[in-house]
Amino acid sequence: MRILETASYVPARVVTNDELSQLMDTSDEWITTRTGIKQRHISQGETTSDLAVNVANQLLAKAGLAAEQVALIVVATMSPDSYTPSTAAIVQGQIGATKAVAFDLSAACSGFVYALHTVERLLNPGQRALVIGSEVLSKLIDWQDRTTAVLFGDGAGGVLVEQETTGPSHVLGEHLATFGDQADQLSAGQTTPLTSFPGPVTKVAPFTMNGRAVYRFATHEVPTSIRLAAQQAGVTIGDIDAFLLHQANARIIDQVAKRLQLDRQRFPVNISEYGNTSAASEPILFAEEVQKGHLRRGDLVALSGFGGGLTVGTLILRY
Ligand SMILES: O=C(O)C1CCN(c2ccc(-c3cc(CO)ccc3Cl)cn2)CC1
Repeated sequence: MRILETASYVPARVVTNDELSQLMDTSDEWITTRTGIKQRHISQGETTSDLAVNVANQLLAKAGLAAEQVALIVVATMSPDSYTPSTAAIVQGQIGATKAVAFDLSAACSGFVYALHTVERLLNPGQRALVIGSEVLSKLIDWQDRTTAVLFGDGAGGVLVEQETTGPSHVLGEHLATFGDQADQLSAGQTTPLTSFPGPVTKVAPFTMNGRAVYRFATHEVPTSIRLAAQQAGVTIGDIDAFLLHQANARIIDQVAKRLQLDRQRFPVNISEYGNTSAASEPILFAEEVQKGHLRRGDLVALSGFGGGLTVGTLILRY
């Protein structure tokens, strides 16, 4: 499988740290030093599928491809428009990809890597797919909870991929892992069953996170995941030109670079602009690095996601 095009889209409304400090007991100084976040984009009525449709249309336009030529659409999201229809099905209908099979994939901030891995296994030679990470996390945030409200933002990013008909895959190796015994360390949208019949339609609960536990999980498991994926790919981590890590926290990225004993320059960071956009963070970063000319065809790229589940995943590909 190879990457044909990349694209991203974020809502226009920017909320700065200073604006948040008017809402809750926090400060630009705390948020910036502890997370690296300066601002985030917040939807004003745009749905997760709206963001994903924008990315899908950009990808098709860049490739000069008609929607009918897409065989598969996977949307990685932890904030779907609804339980059903899937956000991917809505996208399929909106863009007119009448021949595409479409479904959502839920793996929180590892969702985009899990989706790429899944699509690589599903596509037949010559077939193309849209793989999109799209999140409207702002609808799941308790804007009075400063431990989570300052961290997250809305956005979408994606890739158009094609399964090769000849030659080896451009995906050289991967590692995926799930730690369900730590499932309760990070949750959002939790629903509760009826305790008596009949009862009210359930509401979804906001984000809760044991920040210390998730932070510790990430700094341990991400370097391990990268090493295992590189081993399977038959490359050294020194061969890898760029590490596109989930943008959860700038200090975590510093820690991962340090543990891998690699130059921090190989770990681009854009969390200051978007906050943590969960499954959308890696494709947004990917699209930006391509747009800026920092990623060139032939570069070896590692994509690593980590977060709710708890989950971690790394994919190594030749761009
Ligand atoms: O310094 C402090 O006190 C706090 C310490 C805790 N912090 C954290 C902790 C965890 C995350 C996080 C979140 C997700 C969800 O997508 C996934 C992956 C991670 Cl590693 C982000 N920030 C913020 C600063």
